[in-house]
Amino acid sequence: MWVQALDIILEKMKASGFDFSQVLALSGAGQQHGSVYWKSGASQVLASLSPDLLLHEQLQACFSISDCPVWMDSSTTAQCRQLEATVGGAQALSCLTGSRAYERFTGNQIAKLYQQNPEAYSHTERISLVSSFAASLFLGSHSPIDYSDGSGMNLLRIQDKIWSQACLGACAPHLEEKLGLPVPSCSVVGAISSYFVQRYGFPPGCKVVAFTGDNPASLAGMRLEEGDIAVSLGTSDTLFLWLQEPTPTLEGHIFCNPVDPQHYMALLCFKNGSLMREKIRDELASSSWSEFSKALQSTEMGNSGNLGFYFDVMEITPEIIGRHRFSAENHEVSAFPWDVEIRALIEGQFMAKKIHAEGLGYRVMPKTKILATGGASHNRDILQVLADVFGTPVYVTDTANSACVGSAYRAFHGLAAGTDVPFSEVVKLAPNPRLAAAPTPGASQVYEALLQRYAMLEQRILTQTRGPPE
Ligand SMILES: Nc1ncnc2c1ncn2[C@@H]1O[C@H](COP(=O)(O)OP(=O)(O)O)[C@@H](O)[C@H]1O
Ligand SMILES: O=C(CO)[C@@H](O)[C@H](O)COP(=O)(O)O
Repeated sequence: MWVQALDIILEKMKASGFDFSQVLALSGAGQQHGSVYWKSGASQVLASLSPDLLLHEQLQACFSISDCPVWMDSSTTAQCRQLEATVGGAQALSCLTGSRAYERFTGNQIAKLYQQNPEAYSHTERISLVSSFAASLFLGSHSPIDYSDGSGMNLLRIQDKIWSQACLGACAPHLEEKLGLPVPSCSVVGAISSYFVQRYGFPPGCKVVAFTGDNPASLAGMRLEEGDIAVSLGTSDTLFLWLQEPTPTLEGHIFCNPVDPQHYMALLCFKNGSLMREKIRDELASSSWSEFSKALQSTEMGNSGNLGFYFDVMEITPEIIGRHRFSAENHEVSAFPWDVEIRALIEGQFMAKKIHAEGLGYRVMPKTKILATGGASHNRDILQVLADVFGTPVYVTDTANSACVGSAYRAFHGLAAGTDVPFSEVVKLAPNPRLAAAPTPGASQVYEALLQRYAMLEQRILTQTRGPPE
């Protein structure tokens, strides 16, 4: 499906008259953590593709499993506990790799594949992330994994940027040779393969800059500066920050920074993002975003004290499942009027982001701005709630698809000079973000008390579901 998607995009571009000969460098991004298993012999096929055929027609037989694990998979709890036990516990693993063991992280997914399908694993010559997989198609050979997306695997030592032998050994045998050596995110990994030169007319010297994860690419696309917060409202909701010094904890992730090899980024991922908003929209707002917005416009900031938690699938941050609604008196109630429900959903999602970002040590400063991106950042009423809950102005860029823009900037950076010229210098003429929502006067007072209640109720639900903290 992914290979065919690339075929379709390139064929459409060709049909529209796009001049591929002008492309001097390219890069790209893929959803983080997902993995692709190349079968033995795939590299020969990749290196000898016929320009007369589409990629998916030639690569059908190149994969040792046909369904790639993606970031939404949460079936690897047993492998997570094994990995943590091997390296001395969850905090030790976090100090080493930037995160405690998470089910979607690729090392744990690989461990599960090895345990459940050792034959497929042994027939695998190379394991790619979604990002390095896409880069491999353009290169006509296996592309290395970049440090930033590689940090989402529970395998990379984020300080010295090499695979952890202890983690590799805990996941599966011969794993290092199947992963290849990781590279700095701004590396040029090679020139485009002759397939693309002959079929589409790319110039033969067109450089392929290492592909990275969608969130790291978004950080590049938004030209995030230290002190800013990026909030991505895509399929998942994520919140990320630029960091100089990593302080890995038991919640959230530290990744190597995709544009500055000395620095890092912190990330929180919320699984019940747009899909949860869509579900409530379909149930209560006639499947219409404009009806959904009417509910946000007709209800007051703070929702008269009503608070809600909406996690139809097991949430990542924190580990809660189910819908939980509370009245202003903290009594659990079974339903809210439709418009109160919609506000409770959006306010709850943003209060969780603020509380958990503060748990990572983040503090909103007077100069702080939020940069919003992803599909739901088109919705001004949702962004208004974001500005009010954080007490911070929210900015957007001209395209909500910042991962895509970030990939273009990264290609430009690779073309310009790789690591010698700072990324900020290369993109300094890019358009500045625009103000989309400013906090409503009085918002901070309304949310100060509510945030404390939200945190207290979140703890209450956690205690009810998994017992008191140890
Ligand atoms: N006007 C809107 N209001 C709220 N959400 C929206 C709106 N338009 C699109 N979306 C949401 O954006 C999501 C897709 O975001 P996108 O950034 O493209 O996803 P991904 O992170 O998977 O690349 C959809 O699931 C949809 O619910
Ligand atoms: O798991 C994470 C981040 O850790 C997700 O953010 C994935 O990177 C994919 O997200 P979407 O683009 O599908 O929202």
